[in-house]
Amino acid sequence: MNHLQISDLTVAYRVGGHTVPAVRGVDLTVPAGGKLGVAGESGCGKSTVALAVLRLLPANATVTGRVLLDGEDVLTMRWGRLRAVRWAGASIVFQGAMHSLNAVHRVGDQITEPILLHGKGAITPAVAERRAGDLLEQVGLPAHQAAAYPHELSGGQRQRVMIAMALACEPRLIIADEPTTALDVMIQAQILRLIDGLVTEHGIALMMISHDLSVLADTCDRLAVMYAGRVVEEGPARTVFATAVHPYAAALGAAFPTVGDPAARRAPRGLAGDPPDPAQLEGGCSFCPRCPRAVAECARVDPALRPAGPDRAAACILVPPGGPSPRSLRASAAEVPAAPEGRRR
Ligand SMILES: Nc1ncnc2c1ncn2[C@@H]1O[C@H](COP(=O)(O)OP(=O)(O)OP(=O)(O)O)[C@@H](O)[C@H]1O
Repeated sequence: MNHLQISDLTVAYRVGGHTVPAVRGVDLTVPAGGKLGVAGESGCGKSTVALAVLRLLPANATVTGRVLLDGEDVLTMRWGRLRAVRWAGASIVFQGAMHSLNAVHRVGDQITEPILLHGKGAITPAVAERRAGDLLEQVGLPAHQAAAYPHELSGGQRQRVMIAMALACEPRLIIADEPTTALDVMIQAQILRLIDGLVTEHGIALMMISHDLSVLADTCDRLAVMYAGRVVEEGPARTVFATAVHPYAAALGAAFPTVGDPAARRAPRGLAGDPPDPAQLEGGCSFCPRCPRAVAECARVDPALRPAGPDRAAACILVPPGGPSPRSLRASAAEVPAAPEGRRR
């Protein structure tokens, strides 16, 4: 059964007299215990999708579509139910834990609070405190650090506390939105391994958001690549990373060093140009102005996501329905244009 099923999700923000179409008809699925990576450059709508899943969007957002969590539509459920679902159905780990933790409360109290409010069964304060200690140990912190205030912890330790909070009510889905952005490289790897290990151990479904395709390919089973508010390619994570069929997904993959097979190693290459301003989208494929393979028709046709092989989908008129041949995939990998100096991501 699918734990999360997002269908035709559209989110537009009102800014002044304008509308910013941040997410445009997105379909995504995370099966129970599955791991979906959502990738794309800054501004493509990844966080907006995450916030929509828990109905945490700001007041200037208008949402349409369906977000089913265990078959219940989050977008239409009553507030009382939504509060319970936000902890026990799905919880979220944001980037930058310092902004998400309350500076004036001890971290232990911040973990026990949701356990007392939404935990399963009859929970006394003593039980909640013990559970908070257990959770801190699960994320690699000593239980006595429950007494610490956020400013007494390092960035990595604070992010571990956020993960403990996300686990507090035994959710069936964790959304990790760029969970390592503010951390140094060594700590990033530890936190990613921690999240991966915990969701695997507890059978929790994961939706991990990152601009880094290589991290997602390492952690997730499936990968969705977004561009200008749309999913442009979706499929098995390692396949999409290694041999993307959509020119944008291929370019994004080429912007990172390859992992694994030394024979397949290549130097990372940047992608020229910038994503479009969502408020200024024109007709045709939104990647067309940056696409090395664009033909005249691309400026006119805005392609829908369609099958591109047995287990993947892509939104590009140049991708045949059965998927491209291995030969054309190799050729297209060589086409990714280098970004001019100073514009590398
Ligand atoms: N509260 C808001 N009001 C108006 N526009 C917004 C708001 N939040 C996001 N946007 C716009 O919506 C679009 C998508 O933003 P979003 O944050 O979802 O992208 P993202 O892919 O998560 O980017 P990043 O990786 O930088 O977080 C962007 O154009 C952004 O400027």
